[in-house]
Amino acid sequence: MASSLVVNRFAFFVFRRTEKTVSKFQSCSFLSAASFRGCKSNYCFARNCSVSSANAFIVADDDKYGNKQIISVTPRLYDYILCNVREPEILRQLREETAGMRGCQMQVSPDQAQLLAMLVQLLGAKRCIEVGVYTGYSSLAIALVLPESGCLVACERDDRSLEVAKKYYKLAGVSHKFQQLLSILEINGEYLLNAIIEMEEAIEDCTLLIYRIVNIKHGLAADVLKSLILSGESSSYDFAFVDAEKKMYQEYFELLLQLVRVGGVIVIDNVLWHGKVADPTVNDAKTLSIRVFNKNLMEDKRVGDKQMSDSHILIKPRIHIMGFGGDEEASSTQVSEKPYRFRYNSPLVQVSLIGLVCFCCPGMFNALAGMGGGGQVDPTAANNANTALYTAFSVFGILGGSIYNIFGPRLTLAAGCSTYVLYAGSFLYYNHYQDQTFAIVAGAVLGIGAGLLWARQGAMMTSYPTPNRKGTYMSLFWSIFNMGGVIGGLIPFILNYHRTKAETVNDKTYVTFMCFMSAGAVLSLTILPPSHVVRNDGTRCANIKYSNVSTEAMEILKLFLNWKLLLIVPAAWASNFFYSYQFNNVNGLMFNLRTRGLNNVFYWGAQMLGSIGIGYVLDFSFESRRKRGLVGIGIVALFGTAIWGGGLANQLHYSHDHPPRRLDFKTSGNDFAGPFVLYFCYGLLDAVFRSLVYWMIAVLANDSETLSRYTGFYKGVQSAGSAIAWQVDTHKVPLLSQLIVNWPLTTVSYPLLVVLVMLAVKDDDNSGKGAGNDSAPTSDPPIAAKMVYNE
Ligand SMILES: C[S@@+](CC[C@H](N)C(=O)[O-])C[C@H]1O[C@@H](n2cnc3c(N)ncnc32)[C@H](O)[C@@H]1O
Repeated sequence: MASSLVVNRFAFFVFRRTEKTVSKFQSCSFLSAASFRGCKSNYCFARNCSVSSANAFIVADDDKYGNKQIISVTPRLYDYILCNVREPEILRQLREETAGMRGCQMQVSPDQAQLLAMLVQLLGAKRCIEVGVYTGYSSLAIALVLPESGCLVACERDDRSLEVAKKYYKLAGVSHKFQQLLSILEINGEYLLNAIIEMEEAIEDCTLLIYRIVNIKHGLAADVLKSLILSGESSSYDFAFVDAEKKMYQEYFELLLQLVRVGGVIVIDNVLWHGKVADPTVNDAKTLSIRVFNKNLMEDKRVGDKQMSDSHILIKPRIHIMGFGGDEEASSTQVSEKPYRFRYNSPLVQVSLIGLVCFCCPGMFNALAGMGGGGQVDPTAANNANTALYTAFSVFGILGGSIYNIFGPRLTLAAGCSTYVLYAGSFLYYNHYQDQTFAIVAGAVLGIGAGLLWARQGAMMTSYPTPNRKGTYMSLFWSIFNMGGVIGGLIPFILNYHRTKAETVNDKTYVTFMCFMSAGAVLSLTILPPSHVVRNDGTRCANIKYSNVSTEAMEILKLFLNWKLLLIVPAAWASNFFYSYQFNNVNGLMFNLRTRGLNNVFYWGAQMLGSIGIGYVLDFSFESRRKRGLVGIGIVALFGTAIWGGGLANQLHYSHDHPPRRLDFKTSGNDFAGPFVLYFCYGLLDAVFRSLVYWMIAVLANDSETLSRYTGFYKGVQSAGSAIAWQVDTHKVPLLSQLIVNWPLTTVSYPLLVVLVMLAVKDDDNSGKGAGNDSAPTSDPPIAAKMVYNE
């Protein structure tokens, strides 16, 4: 039937994400076109078409269509078209090999492939998704025009057709462009999700990461897309092509709306479905679902339209180029052609703002804690408050993400920050009434607040920067945040400068901390919701959704059976354990008030130096990631041993029963130098040790969902250790014993981390860009930089 050619089933809808919201959906603009995928073999064509004339025959040319001729396509015309398509040789070979295979009619035609490639090129697309690979014709066409740094996430459930695809990717030398080749296996009648069977299959000089997805229900490719969203890849793709089951179109479309950036393009195949969509007598499930999909699209306010000239393509498949401007909320933050880097709604400004918030809140908290005893002579109140804090933090560090889901970004952040003010306020109260109850309650409340704040910070740091800018953003954040400890150290130093006899900081000190913390809470209100933040490339930042409380808690509990994380437990436990000893019993006991403040400036400054130094070693020192890990552990082990050795030598001179003479930076001369250098080195050791542990965590996974669980686990163990450490100090455990516990705790971590590097860290990249073992996005940031600092 001629009509089956005219209204052919292989039309595309092409959607372009634009800033403007154009709600009207225009009907097909290339009605005269027919496409040939259904007719790609002459047999198929002949079967559908009884006319084999040289000329296209006219299907309609009446008034209704403005007397334009709507033509069919004959085999000869189609041959002509094919002769005028620039089909790369490798694609021709693939087409010929596929011709003998079952399902070959599913393959896109050369002209359609050329159109896809052209769209990708016009768009300057770098990151693409294809749903429905089959033997890889369309995906290869896309991959061939992608830049070297480009990637294509290709989703396919059929292993056998995928084998052919892989062969041709390899022959074409584009395997490295397939960031993830996702294959879904059907096992025992079920789609089984994602035990990763093959990983990091090295294909010659390129990294092809193959996931075989096992144990999935019928979601299949939809689940793959969901996992990309969960991995924080929303709005990071430029182009998507959907060519799989029709019943899933609506779902694919919704997911791809999240994954494809504003200004990107989504192409949907088969929207006319052999012309059946226009035939009211056809009502099978697939046709119905495509009809509903098309109708929904008509009414979809997020979708606008743009027409594309068809003059440069040889055949004219039905094309709708749709522009959609994102949601209503989004349209209020339009981006100009060349966005200004320091826009209020840019990730740079927003990350700087969260850095400033952390500067004011946890940064000042660090300065207060670093004073020893929270600035009091007797550290008991601070110890008990910190025990309450870390006990609550060990729970809410894990649950923070779920609470963030419920209350949203703004409220979570402001509530989290306010708890810091309460904590500092409780010490002001203590200064007058010497009643520690308030401080303990405020500590517990701060444990909850810190959980909320760091969940928000983690979501921003993982989802705002583009993949190759995460390192820079993390350094920016970390520097601003730690500057809080440095400035916070100056506050007691300046405000207590002339109080050489006093042991407890004055009210002004606490009030100043409270002012900073309040400013942080107010500043937190200036942080935009993720949907308002637009990157310089026009992509919009997506909100990270954490799982619900019970899922998160269960998933984190399961980690206690994960041998890799078990090897990290001693290091995680140790990583905050030494604070009580260093703050209370070195800085707090050995120095007078103003000098403690000064020491803190250097302690937190050393943190910045230490994290940058070890970060460099772990990310860039050697080509081999394993070697970098081992060298990093070696450096930290040597450094740690030397510093704890120096600490032991220092500790032998005093105890609770024989407290040291309080040193002053001005008057104590040489006596001051040694303990000062020791305390500075403790700051360095803290930074290098914790950075090392974060690096180890980061190399174990790559997606933000897994990473956030791993860091949740780490925080849980770390806070539990910390809660106990503050109690150890409250119970006046001899200082030497405290040191002797801390030293081996850190020391025992090193061989375990070496085992972890040997068994779990692989050298899968030669770029120094370290990817995780579970996946290897080619554009991943340096690992040390990828860390999510959740202190
Ligand atoms: C029309 S073919 C794709 C043709 C391909 N674009 C080409 O040009 O060669 C559709 C493919 O989608 C795959 N597929 C269907 N449903 C899927 C799902 N839920 N997840 C992954 N792949 C799926 C099928 O196995 C089939 O190979």
